[in-house]
Amino acid sequence: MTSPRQTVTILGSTGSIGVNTLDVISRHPDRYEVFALTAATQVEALLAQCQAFSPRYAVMASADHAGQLSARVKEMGLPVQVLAGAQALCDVSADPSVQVVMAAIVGAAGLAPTLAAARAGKKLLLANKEALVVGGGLFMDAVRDGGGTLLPIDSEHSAIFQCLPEDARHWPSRLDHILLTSSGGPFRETPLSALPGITPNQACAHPNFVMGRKISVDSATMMNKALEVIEARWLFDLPPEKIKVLIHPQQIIHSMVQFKDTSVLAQLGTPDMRVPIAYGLSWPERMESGAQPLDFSSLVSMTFMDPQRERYPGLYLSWDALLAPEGTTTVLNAANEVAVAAFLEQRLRFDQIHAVNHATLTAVLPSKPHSLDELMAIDAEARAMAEAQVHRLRA
Ligand SMILES: NC(=O)C1=CN([C@@H]2O[C@H](COP(=O)(O)OP(=O)(O)OC[C@H]3O[C@@H](n4cnc5c(N)ncnc54)[C@H](OP(=O)(O)O)[C@@H]3O)[C@@H](O)[C@H]2O)C=CC1
Ligand SMILES: CC(=O)[C@@H](O)[C@H](O)COP(=O)(O)O
Ligand SMILES: [Mn+2]
Repeated sequence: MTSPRQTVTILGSTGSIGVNTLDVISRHPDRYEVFALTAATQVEALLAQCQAFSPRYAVMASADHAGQLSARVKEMGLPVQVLAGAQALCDVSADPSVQVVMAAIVGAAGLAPTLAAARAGKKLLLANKEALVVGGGLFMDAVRDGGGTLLPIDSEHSAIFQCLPEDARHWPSRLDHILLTSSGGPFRETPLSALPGITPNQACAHPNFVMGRKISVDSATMMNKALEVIEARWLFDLPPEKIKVLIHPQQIIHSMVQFKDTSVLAQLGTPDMRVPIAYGLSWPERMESGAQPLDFSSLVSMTFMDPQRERYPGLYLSWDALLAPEGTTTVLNAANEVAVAAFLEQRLRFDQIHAVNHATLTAVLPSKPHSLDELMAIDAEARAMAEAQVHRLRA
């Protein structure tokens, strides 16, 4: 007897992770069927995905975009129900018919539907690192109480997960520390004096991955790695001092674990997000991802270096924020989202992203949040302060 296919909701299906997820799913039509797809602005892209994957639901973040999609769906005679808004995103994440949720909305906007999936006990594939940076302990409580499975999709965290013993109870006694690797971004060798003149398109030209614009800017400042340090703290229940960062420009090693006897395990592969996505979907099994295998004989070199504080000051905010009361990582994430948006809109210089983040962390000093409402209040206060900092720097 063949087993029934797993039903999947993809939050953020029109983005880089969403498109890669659908690519992997299209290779395994016998194993997965799409239950719901969601997007914010790209109506035609979501329409094309509905045609190709026949989901039961398509959700747009706003009523206006949902209206446009609805009209196009009717024109094409597609049997998909179009929904709109924040509650609909949560509904298609928690629906009893859904088994797997890929959380691939960018930013804190993804927190509520990702939490809904966690609370409903889904197999939750987490790409949206900001949701965990914002939610922290409350997010992990929701995963535990929901009784589902949380699997990392971020390439570094998938690598670490693959290197750790399968039984998480053995992690604390065996592990010494983890090493998150980073490309160092497109400005690894750019003179520091040139950083104020960096344009959004230059910042979004990541050396190894084609990604959304927000994460691409984060990679250029290494704030992406700062968020990943915080993400690792929660995913692997590690104290901040056991999380280290190393620049590895080729991104062949996706991260490493050093054990108590100094032995190091690393996960390697070509830089292609379809590998961690396929692993998350098929875990604990393995299946074809579509990625090219590594060709060791043509690998020229693998190099490593420490990240320099003067080039990447934002990276070091992560450890500071983790040592402060828990809502501090919510403040850092909110400030960074505001600063990156301002940079992409050319209202802030590249080198001023750090200034906004640092000033916001200094001004907003939260105490540990005990509910989602308290978290959202911290997020709102930090966003207002960060916007004020953007205005101050422009003046
Ligand atoms: N790209 C990558 O390789 C990696 C990404 N990640 C993480 O995965 C997440 C997604 O990244 P990526 O795919 O690059 O981002 P993209 O910007 O490419 O895609 C974001 C997706 O979220 C949707 N979206 C944006 N804003 C909202 C909103 N307010 N409400 C609902 N939906 C929204 C977008 O819709 P629309 O396009 O229709 O506007 C799009 O589908 C991020 O958290 C990132 O850090 C982690 C590791 C690697
Ligand atoms: C593919 C992925 O997981 C990204 O987070 C990627 O690692 C970005 O690379 P850097 O942030 O190290 O440049
Ligand atoms: Mn990553």
